[in-house]
Amino acid sequence: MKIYVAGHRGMVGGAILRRLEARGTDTLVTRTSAELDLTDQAAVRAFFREERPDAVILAAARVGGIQANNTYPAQFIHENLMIECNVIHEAYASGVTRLLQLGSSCIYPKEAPQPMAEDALLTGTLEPTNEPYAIAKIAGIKLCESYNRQYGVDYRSVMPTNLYGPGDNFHPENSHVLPALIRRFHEAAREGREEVVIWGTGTPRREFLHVDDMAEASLFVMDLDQATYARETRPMLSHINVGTGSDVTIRELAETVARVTGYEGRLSFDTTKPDGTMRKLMDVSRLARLGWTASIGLEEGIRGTYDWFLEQDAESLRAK
Ligand SMILES: NC(=O)C1=CN([C@@H]2O[C@H](COP(=O)(O)OP(=O)(O)OC[C@H]3O[C@@H](n4cnc5c(N)ncnc54)[C@H](OP(=O)(O)O)[C@@H]3O)[C@@H](O)[C@H]2O)C=CC1
Ligand SMILES: C[C@H]1O[C@H](OP(=O)(O)OP(=O)(O)OC[C@H]2O[C@@H](n3cnc4c(=O)[nH]c(N)nc43)[C@H](O)[C@@H]2O)[C@@H](O)[C@@H](O)C1=O
Repeated sequence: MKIYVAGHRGMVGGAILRRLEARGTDTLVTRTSAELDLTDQAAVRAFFREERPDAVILAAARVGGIQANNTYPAQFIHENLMIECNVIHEAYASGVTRLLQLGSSCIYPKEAPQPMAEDALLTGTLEPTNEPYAIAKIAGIKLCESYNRQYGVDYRSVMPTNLYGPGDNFHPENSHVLPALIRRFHEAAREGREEVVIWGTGTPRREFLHVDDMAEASLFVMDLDQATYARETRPMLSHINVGTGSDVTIRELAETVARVTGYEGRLSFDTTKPDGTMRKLMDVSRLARLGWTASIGLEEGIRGTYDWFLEQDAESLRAK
C-alpha cells in the first residue's frame, strides 16, 4: 500500500513512521508543513491528486499543553478544523478508502464518569481550557463517521490519552506536563536549585501512554478487518480509546521525574496556574477486547525519554 503519514516529524507521526519503516511492506509518503500546509485546501487537493495514496494516517495537528490551549484558542480550533476538513475530504475525493485519524481524550466531558468509555462523547460540558481544541477533535470523529455512512469509506479514529516519549516538545510554557517537568527538573538538578515549581495544585490525575505504544496501537487499529472495527464502533462507526487504563496525580508524576533526573530539592505548587480537568482516565476495554494493551511502564518510559532528551542538543529542542 501507499500510505501518506501526515505529521511525520511530530512525536506521534514520527513513531508511526519508524514502525512502518521497520515493517517495510508499504510505500510511505511524507511532507513537512513547509512543503505542504494542510490548512491550505488547494494545496492539499493538488497533493492528493498527484500522490494518490491508498491510505492516510492523520497525525498532523496544532498540539500543545494546557497553557498553549488557553493562550492560542483561535489557532487550536481553526488550524485543527482546517487540517481535518482538508485531509479527510481531499482523501475521499481522490479515492482513499482507508484513513486513521488521531483525536484526544479531551473530547470527553469534564465531569464524565471515570474511566471514560467511548459512549461518554457529547454527554456533557467540555473542560474550558481546551474546549476549542476538543471541538475540533470531535469534528474529526464526526467527519469520519459521516464519510463512512454516506460514502461507504473506512475512516477510523483513535482517541489517545496524554502521550509522551522521544520527539516530544520540551518548550517550557507550551508543552505538555511531562516534557515540561523533565526539562525543569533536569535544569534544577544540574544547577543545584532547591525548589522546582509545578503548575496547579498537583492533585489532578493524568494517564500517560508512551508514544511507541501509541504507534503500535494505531497500526493495530488500522489493520483490524473492517467487520471487526464496524462491530466494535457501531452504530456510528465511531472511535476507539487508547491508553494504559491507570493514572497518577501530577504530584506523583513530579516525584517520579525528580527521581529519574536526580533532583533532590523541594516541590512547590503554583496554584495561580490552571489544573484543567481533575481526572480523565480512559476506559480501554474496547481495545483490550480486540487484543491490544500497552506494554511500556511509566517510570521505564520516562527514563527512556530522559535518555533521549539528554542526547538532543539545545538547538534542536528549541526548534521544536
Ligand atoms: N502529544 C500528546 O500528548 C497527544 C497528542 N494527541 C494527538 O496526536 C496527534 C499528534 O500529536 P503530536 O505528535 O504530539 O504533535 P506534534 O506537535 O509533535 O506534531 C504535530 C505535527 O503536525 C504537523 N503540522 C502541524 N500543523 C500543520 C500544518 N498546518 N500543515 C502540515 N503539517 C502540520 C507538524 O509538522 P512539521 O513538523 O512539518 O511542522 C508536526 O510535525 C495530534 O492529532 C494530537 O492531537 C492526542 C492526545 C495526546
Ligand atoms: C493531551 C492533552 O493536553 C492538554 O490537557 P492537559 O491534560 O491538561 O495537559 P497538560 O499536560 O498541559 O497538563 C496536565 C496537568 O499538569 C499540570 N502541570 C503541572 N506543571 C505543568 C507544566 O509545567 N506544564 C504543563 N503543561 N502542565 C503542568 C497542569 O496544570 C495540568 O493539571 C490539552 O492540550 C488537551 O487538549 C489534551 O489533549
